[in-house]
Order: sequence, then C-alpha cells, then structure tokens
Amino acid sequence: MAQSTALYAGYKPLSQIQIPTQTQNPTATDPDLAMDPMSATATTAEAGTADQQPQKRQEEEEAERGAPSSQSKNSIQISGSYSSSIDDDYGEEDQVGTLPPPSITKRTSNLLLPPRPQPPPPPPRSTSSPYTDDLCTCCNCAYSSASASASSSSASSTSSSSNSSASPTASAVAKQLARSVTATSIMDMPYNTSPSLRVRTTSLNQLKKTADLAIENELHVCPSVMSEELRKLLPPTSETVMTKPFPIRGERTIADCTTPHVIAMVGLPARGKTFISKKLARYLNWIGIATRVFNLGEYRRHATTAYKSHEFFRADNEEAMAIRNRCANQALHDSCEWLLSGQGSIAVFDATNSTRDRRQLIHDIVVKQHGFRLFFVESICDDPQIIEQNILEVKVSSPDYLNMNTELVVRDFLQRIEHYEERYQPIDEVTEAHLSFMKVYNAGKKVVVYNNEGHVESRIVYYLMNIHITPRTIYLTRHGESEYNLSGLIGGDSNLSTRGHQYANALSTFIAQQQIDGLRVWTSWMKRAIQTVADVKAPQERWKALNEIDAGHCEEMTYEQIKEKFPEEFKARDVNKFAYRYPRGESYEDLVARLEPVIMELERQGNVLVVSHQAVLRCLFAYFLDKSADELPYLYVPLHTVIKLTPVAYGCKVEHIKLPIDAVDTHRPKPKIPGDVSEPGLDGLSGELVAPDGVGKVLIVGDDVATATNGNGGRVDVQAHQ
Ligand SMILES: O=P(O)(O)OC[C@H]1O[C@@](CO)(OP(=O)(O)O)[C@@H](O)[C@@H]1O
Repeated sequence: MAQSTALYAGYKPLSQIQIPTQTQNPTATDPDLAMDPMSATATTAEAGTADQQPQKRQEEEEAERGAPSSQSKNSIQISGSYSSSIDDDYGEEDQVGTLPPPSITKRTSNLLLPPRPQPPPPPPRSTSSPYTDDLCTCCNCAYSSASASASSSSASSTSSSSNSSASPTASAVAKQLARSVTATSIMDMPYNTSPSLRVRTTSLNQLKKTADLAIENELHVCPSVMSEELRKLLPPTSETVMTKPFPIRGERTIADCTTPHVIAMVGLPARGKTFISKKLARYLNWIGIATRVFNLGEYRRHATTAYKSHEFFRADNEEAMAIRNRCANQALHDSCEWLLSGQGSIAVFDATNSTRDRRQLIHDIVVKQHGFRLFFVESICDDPQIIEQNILEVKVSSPDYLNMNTELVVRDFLQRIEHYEERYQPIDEVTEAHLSFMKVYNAGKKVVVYNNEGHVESRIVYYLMNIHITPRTIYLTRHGESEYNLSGLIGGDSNLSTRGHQYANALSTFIAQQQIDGLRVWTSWMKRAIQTVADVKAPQERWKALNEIDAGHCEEMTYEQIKEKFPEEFKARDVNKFAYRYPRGESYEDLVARLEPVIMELERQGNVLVVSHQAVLRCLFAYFLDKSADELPYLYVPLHTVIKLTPVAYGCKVEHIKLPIDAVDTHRPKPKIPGDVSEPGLDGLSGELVAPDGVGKVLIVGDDVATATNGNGGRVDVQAHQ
C-alpha cells in the first residue's frame, strides 16, 4: 500500500496514530455534519473552477460514444430471487468527517491524457509502412515528412498554425497527426470497425481539441520516439491495427475504461460490501480492466494496534472518530493516486460511506477535482438471517476478534452495527440526484439502478445482478484422454482413447457418488468432451464457447511440428502466451472474451460440472482463483482430474481430485528460452500432481473411487483464496 505524503492538511502518517481510548463524549457532534467551514469553502471554491471542466469533458466523451447525457436521469428497478446467506467485509466503516481538498492540482494534466500502463515498444517499421517516402532526421526511422506534407488543406491549416516553430520533422509529424485528427471522425468509421479502432479515433477527436498544446510540447519527434501516450493517438497503420476479431489486451482495456472510475460501496456493516468489492475486482481484472480494492477496515486496523470493542465506533467517540476520518481520507487519497499513476482503471473504495455528507465529499474529490467517474454501490439488507449468517462466516474470523468467543463476537458486532444505524442515510434519489448509483437489496432480490452513466457501469450492474450467495459447487474437468493427446497433436476433434473412455466411466461413478443436488453438465461441442459425459446422469448443455482454443494454421500439429514449420510463431507464443494469437486462430485473451458469457451464466447457476479443454479451463480457473494474465496460460490443468470449487467467504475452496486412470501429460511449461521444446519448464509443474502455487492439495483417489467420496477417504487439506 502506497504511503501517502502529507497531501491533506493536518494529515498524520498512520504509523503515528495511537490507539484510541474509549472515551465517550455525549456533546460531540456528528463528524459528518461537523465539516470544517474552511475546508468546505475551499472545496467549493475549487470546484467552481475545476469542476466544470471534467464534467464538460465527460459530456463530450459521452456524446462521442453516443451515450445518453448524464443529465438524463434514469432509474430502473429489477427484482430477482436470490436467497440465503451473505458473505461480507469486516464491517467497515463509515463516518468520516471532512476531507480537506487534496493538493494534487499539479497532476491535472493527467485528466487530459491519463497515463496508461506502458505497452511494449513498437515493432521496427517495415517498408510496407505508410511512412515510407523519406527517412526522418531524428532516428532514421521510416517516418515520412514527404507523405505528411501532402496532407489535406484543412489539416494543413490546423498544423501550420500550431507548429510554426517546430523542426521540419516535427512539422511533418504534426501535419500527419493533424490531418488524421481533422479527417477522421468516429461517425465516418465503417459499421464493422473494430472497437480498438473506434476508440483510437475517439481519442483523436479528443486530441483535436488539445492538439495545439500537444504539438507544442510533444511533437518534436517522430512516432518511434514520441511518448507512448501520443503515439497511441496516431492514426492506425497496418502495423498497429491487425486483422483480428478482438482487440489486443491493452486496447480492450482502453476501450472499456477510458476514464478512471471509483466504485464506492455504501451500506451498514455485514451487508456484503467486501464480498461485492472483491468479487467485482476479480471479475474486472479478469476481463482486462485493472482494478484494486481499497478497504477502509484494513487502513483502520493498520492505524490502531488492537480492536477492543464496539465502543470504538460510537459516533461520540471523538478520538476514535479522528482516526477513522484520517484513515478514510488516506484510503480515498490512495485510490485516486493509484488511478492517477496509471496503474489501474478502477478503484473500489470499500467502506460504509453511510452519510450524505460523506458521499458528497467523495463526489467532490473524485468527480470535481479529478474528473474521474464515480459509481456508488449500496448494499441494503434487512433480513436478520442473512446478517447473522454473514457475521458468523466472516466477522468471527476477522482480525478484530482474534481469540474471542463466537457469542461475544456476534454481540459486539451487532452493537457496532447499531452505532452505524444511528447515522445511516441510504442514498436518496431526490437529495442526491446528481449521483450515479445502484442499490442491491437482500443479496440480489431487488436491484435499483440510477443515473447509469456508461459502459463500465453497465457491465458492473449486469455482473452484480448475476452473482448470488446461495451455496453451490462448481466442478471443472478436462475431457478424458483423447487420441490426439496420445500422439501429442493439439486441437482437432478426435475421439477418446481407451483410457479416456475409462475416465468417462470413472467420472460418471464419481459424480453419482457425490449426490450433487440439481447438477447441470456443460460441455463443449467437441467429441472428446461429449463422450466424456456420456454416462453422467444429469441434464446436459453444449456450449460452443467452451470449445478449445482455435490454433488456426497450427491445428492438428505437434509442438515440435509447429516449431519446425513456424519457428517464429512458436517462439512468439512463448514470449507472450496470453496475448499471442495463432495465425487464423485465437489467443488466450480471445478465449477470455469468448468465455465471459460462460462465467456470467456460471455465476447465475447452482451446481455445475463443466467438461472442457486445457486452455479453456485455465481461463475459467484463473477467474475463480484471481490469477493474472501472465500466470493464466500456465495453470496446471491435468487430464483425469476433477477440480472442485466451493465458494467460501471471500474466495474459493479448491480441491483437485485425481481419478485413478493414467493419462499423458499435455502440460508444456514456460521454457527458459522461448521456442525451446526440450528444456524443462520454470514452473516445475509438469508431470507432478501438485496444484499450482500450493493452491489446495491434490487428492489422489485410490482404486475405489468411493473411498475418496465417503468422507474421510483422504479428504484434502484445502485453502481458501481471495
Ligand atoms: O495453450 P497450450 O498450453 O498449448 O494448451 C492448449 C492445448 O491443449 C490441448 C492438448 O494439447 O487441449 P485439450 O486436449 O484439452 O483439448 C490442445 O488441444 C490445445 O491446443
């Protein structure tokens, strides 16, 4: 966690904060109402100058996207049917008082071009580049000042006015840029233009407004040496836009989340805020939007050495309140700094944010000062059973209650909730009509969405409408060993081998013995997957989306054959396996995009057995285990093994159940030298029945499948993962 510098007046480093004494002061005022008039004035005054600009830009962005104006208030209400218990946070944390305006105005240039994670350096320009007429003078790349000078007249006027003092090369770049800015409009794009190209064009339209400034400052170089930010805004060329069905990872991120977002949770303790925050972050990261949760409870625990009792949360405990305020300031500040640093696109501020003043303050900082988007997610629950279940599941094991007996924990926590209830103000559509928010009632029974402002919010709303907390189990397994697996061929649509058929039998026995309530079976359309569940007694569905990664020109070849026939391709895959796309085929990143509807439907379902393939299951497994894009293509998913996933608290319990039928090992670990087929891998997983990263332990079932499913038969030691 990045420690802040003293950006807020009066801020004290967390390490210097002392444990509060449990004082009670009945005359103390509500800290949310006790705003420092100086701070409040400063905030308002600053807002007067700064706030209209981001808001205006936001509207312009929306107009470009064809999104409805934020002025058009809208609210929808949806009722669902979820039930059962709820997992939750460690009960944080609201009532923070005034947040003095942070002094980060020096970074407002980021608002125009928010820094993004650095993409890999551009490939050397080939002679097929459009920039071929002439060599540039700064680095002898193929940038053409001649082609740039042949710009359209309207473009020329734009560039010449802004670039009169630049070098000939800079002038050429400026012209090239300005021409594209002037000539290209999102409206001109053909209907089937890729999303990445549309975004690039949108960015160009934005750039048009700031072109003079940008050209002044940055266009003194050719594209190969100009800043990443500016280069991204150059018109697409045959090198930057490929013929492909999906944009590459970085582009997709930009497409989905041009403006940084803060998602701020709202609600009383034990209402599932941390559960929602963590799950949402896992999903957003998986689809390629860098997201991080800032949990206020963790800040508070860091600032105090030990939690003593609910007294700490009394509204009239001034000393404790001061600590809580500082922690909240710090967490929000860190969220914004993280977004400004360009490391991420969405910060989830996991706190109770339970008063109107508090939310207004967040709005002032996030929207008015930084120009970010802000979306509140309020979790409301009045079902005592859900709340109690939640306390028992996650509060009892909270670091706040180490070594405390369960009954005392429940009593203390309920009193803590009462302190919050005294001051809790649910989001109000009338007095807070300017906010964008959704409300989730009783773990998804009803959902209200208000002022939904764009694509990211829509995806979040859709996701949160699909998740539920009803206990269930998901079983993942690859098909039985196939004929192609035996001969080392990838892809294709071959039949099961003899051992593959034996696995199919063992699997149906195993599943029957598990006696899984309401089980549904999902398979790909591939023969080997369908044959594997031939005897499983449960309703079955075929998903084309579960088909194995399409290896394009490399289908039905061995790794050795690919290396021999396409050595460069083979090597390229080892360099970046997640992003690499087979010629005329798919990448792992494509797979993730293809599998999103599967994940969404899995979230809606109860018990499901998914029978699919190595690459596909790596993607699904990575979603449940929150694995990064680097780790994902190397996750170990061996044949003849069932991976049992059981949601617990904030994560997933993982069990690997190896059924007793031998199979070849198709796992190819990451080689030390890209393109090497002989060298043993770095991850050391190949051939070992060890789950990656110590995730759970492998349960090796004996000859009698029943031994393992009858309770004690080698029950595995499992770990829960966030
Ligand atoms: O991405 P890598 O590691 O090559 O693994 C994917 C490959 O796994 C295979 C087996 O080698 O999957 P599966 O047998 O599960 O259908 C190939 O079909 C597929 O191309």
